[in-house]
Amino acid sequence: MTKPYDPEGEGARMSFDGAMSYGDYLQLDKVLNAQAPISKAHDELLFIIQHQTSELWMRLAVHELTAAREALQGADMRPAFKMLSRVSRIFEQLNGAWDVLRTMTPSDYTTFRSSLGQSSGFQSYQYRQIEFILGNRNRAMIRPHAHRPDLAELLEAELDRPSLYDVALRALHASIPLPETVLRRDLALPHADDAAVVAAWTEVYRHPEQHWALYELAEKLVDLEDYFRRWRFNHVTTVERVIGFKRGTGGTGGVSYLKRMLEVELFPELWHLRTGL
Ligand code: HEM
Ligand SMILES: N[C@@H](CC(=O)c1ccccc1NC=O)C(=O)O
Repeated sequence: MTKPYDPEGEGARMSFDGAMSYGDYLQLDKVLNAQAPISKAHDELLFIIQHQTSELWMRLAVHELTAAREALQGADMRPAFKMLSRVSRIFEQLNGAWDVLRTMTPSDYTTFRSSLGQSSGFQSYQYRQIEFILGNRNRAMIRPHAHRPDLAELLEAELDRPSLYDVALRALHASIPLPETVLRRDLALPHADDAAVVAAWTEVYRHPEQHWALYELAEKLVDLEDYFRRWRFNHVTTVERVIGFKRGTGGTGGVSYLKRMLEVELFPELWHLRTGL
């Protein structure tokens, strides 16, 4: 008989009296005590954890997107590419997570849906912040946060800043001049599709070797929007599977609202240029 493995013999620390442990560093008491199902339904814990983990990944996405936007304003765009790639991977992670939630049937969900009251993902301020950073801006979406002035202000502040795409267009302008109307748009509104911007991106895609950094930036953005679209599609499909065409707890039409959001184009010219190449 071999002796059972003794971690202490190898030097593993066993006493954490007064020293920072794994759980201390990660504040696991707070994180793992933040799941409080309000019904007796078996699946409510899945529902809570699915949303809490999504919010954690969204927190990282906001962090990366904010830093990427700043990096794109500097002389060297390359550090931003790494951050944008990471955000795409975060969305891939969120997309994979739907497979777990899909194990919840309509029969399971109806056992606790009424406990949710009028709460809904529609009121996720981090999701709205991501949409605003990316450029899908609509001041009306701040209204559900009026009862939390700190969050309403955070979102309002985002509408005063250029979006990630605005910053990308300014970088494009440094090589291929764009109209003033594009560069001086009302930041609180979504960017409107513009023929001169399509022409400028077309130039980049026709001569990638001359505009390599812009070409790479464009593809990073397309990648990000691609993954984001998949998130929207997975969401609406899961919703239809679980609640059919019922109205949402947030008060929208439910699937009809989410289908409308599938039409959003974050970086329209990057998609439109492809037809003309
Ligand atoms: C069974 C699972 C789910 C159902 C039935 C569901 C249902 C809905 C519905 C009906 C809406 C429209 C707003 C309303 O409530 O009226 C909505 C919006 C939303 N949900 Fe979910 N959802 C589910 C899971 C999730 C998950 C896992 C997340 C991840 C955080 C999420 C995040 C969101 C967000 C961010 C919105 C706002 C979308 C937008 O404004 O474009 N949902 N959901
Ligand atoms: N809107 C969902 C409820 C819902 O999914 C939800 C409720 C509370 C917290 C997050 C949620 N997730 C996404 O909307 C519904 O209508 O059933």
